[in-house]
Amino acid sequence: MSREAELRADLVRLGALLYQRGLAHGSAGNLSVRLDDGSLLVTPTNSCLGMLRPDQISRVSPAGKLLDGDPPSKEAFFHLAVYEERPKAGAVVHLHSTYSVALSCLCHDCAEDVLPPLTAYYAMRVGRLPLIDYYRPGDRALAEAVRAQARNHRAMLLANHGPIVSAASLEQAIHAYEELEETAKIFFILGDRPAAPLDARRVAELETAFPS
Ligand SMILES: O=C(CO)COP(=O)(O)O
Ligand SMILES: [Zn+2]
Repeated sequence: MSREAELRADLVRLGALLYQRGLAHGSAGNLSVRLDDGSLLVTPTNSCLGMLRPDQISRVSPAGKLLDGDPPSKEAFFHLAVYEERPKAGAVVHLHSTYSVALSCLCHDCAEDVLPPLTAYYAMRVGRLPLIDYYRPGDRALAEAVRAQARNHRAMLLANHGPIVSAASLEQAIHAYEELEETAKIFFILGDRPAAPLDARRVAELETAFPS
């Protein structure tokens, strides 16, 4: 099987897994992977991640032009912006999972980082989580706002919308996404009780022991 055929199969298999686990619903969310020639495989617009077909998946050029497959996600431009800013990124995951979206609807005092490092795995897989102002889905201005944060962050949260997470591979991006969703859930379970997130020294120790 070619590398591209393998990646198409991964998008179908892992999209179905996200849907079955309740992390994706309806036709919300989109996934992409970067091919060796710089083009992207991205899920088609208005598609259900639980019911993708390999031949339907869109392939777009680095400039965002459809090369083959169905019309791409309306968010293909923010996927492209993440890849442009993060040369080591091989996959981008954007979903509307419940706890992360709930977090994106709260008022936040400091938009630079909206979820504390409650656990080591959150700090290792996600790190800081900046909040990006609300934009209409598909707005090209959203892609530029994403670009500005992607330079220094592998994950970010779109206000009143949901997270974007990138990593070297699709599996790694999904692992990081799940860590974010579970940590958001823990954040709401803790509620108003005083929590003790990891301090800066412990986070720095993790960054040294497990560089991303
Ligand atoms: O999550 C989405 C918009 O933000 C879904 O859009 P698409 O169906 O165009 O991928
Ligand atoms: Zn979305």
